[in-house]
Amino acid sequence: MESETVKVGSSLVIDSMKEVAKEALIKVPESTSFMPNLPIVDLSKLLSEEVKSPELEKLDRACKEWGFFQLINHGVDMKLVEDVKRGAQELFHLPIEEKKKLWQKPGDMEGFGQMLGSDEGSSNWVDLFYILTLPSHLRKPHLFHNIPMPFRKNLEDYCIKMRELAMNIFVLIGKALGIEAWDIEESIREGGQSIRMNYYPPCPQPENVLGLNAHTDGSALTILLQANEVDGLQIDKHGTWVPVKPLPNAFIISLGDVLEVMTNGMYRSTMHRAVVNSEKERVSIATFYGPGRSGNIGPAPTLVTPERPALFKTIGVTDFYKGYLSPEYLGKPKSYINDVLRIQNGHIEG
Ligand SMILES: O=C(O)CCC(=O)C(=O)O
Ligand SMILES: [Fe+2]
Repeated sequence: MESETVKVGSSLVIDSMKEVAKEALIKVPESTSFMPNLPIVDLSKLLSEEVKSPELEKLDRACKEWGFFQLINHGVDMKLVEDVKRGAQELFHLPIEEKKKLWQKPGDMEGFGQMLGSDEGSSNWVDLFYILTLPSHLRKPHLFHNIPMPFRKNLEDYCIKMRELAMNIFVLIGKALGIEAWDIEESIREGGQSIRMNYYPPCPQPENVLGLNAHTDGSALTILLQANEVDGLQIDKHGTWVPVKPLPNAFIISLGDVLEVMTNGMYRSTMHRAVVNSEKERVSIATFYGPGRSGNIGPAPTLVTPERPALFKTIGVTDFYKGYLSPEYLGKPKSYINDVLRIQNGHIEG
């Protein structure tokens, strides 16, 4: 049972013709000139403002309308970020003998490998390196210790910074929702963090494949970092794939399915995907945050009121991921939270 919280990241991109067909209904824009832009939220402003402020309203709107935003002035040392970006790129170019030391073991999702389910004919055009990073006692020594220095050290520092950043965002999300005691903060502090580095090789026919199929993240929160200059992330905005142009020095924040449940549907996870490039490789780094294994996932009690009854059932974290990752729901965005956890008679539309 030890890896329940670690699976958050790699579970969601499994091919399924049903989903491919659904995805085909989302338009690809012919021109991006009239595209709405992903909201930009300034963390330094949020942290310096006392009460309900314009920036906090921006965060609230971004969470409600997009489930995604770019975060600027986040305070994370850019030298560290650059080192991590470079380290991730180099990791995928290690000699094969070195890579083998970091290979996935049978039945395990950690290490270098393919997306779960890809042996069943997935079209995901991506190699990944997936690793549980926190809590540190659950790290796999054979993986961590074989990450070359100085990347290992940088990654270690990065994990801590990402936890700090995630905690700040959770507190601010609580503030944006107007609740005093943000009950999820505690469970998240003890939570599970995992990192997935995605390597998308150049693809001669980029229109025929996807780097990552449309999915929502199974985390509470994901902090995304584009590691080189090549774009490819697209977000589903009311049926249109909106391409994301990351600002320099920004993180892209994605709200996951767990947060949708915890906020009682006030905020939502959003489908996204990654497209590939015909000439250039692309590397991205996703840091996933989920609750600790011993806790529960359910609507925060302060967000359940007579006017807004619980939209979702509460369930233990271990059971959540067991269900979430079962073949029935895997690769079908939001199907687990909607088909299993959603309370059918709640009178508020989800
Ligand atoms: O490569 C990207 O930009 C998206 C990655 C992603 O969505 C994920 O790893 O869950
Ligand atoms: Fe994702």
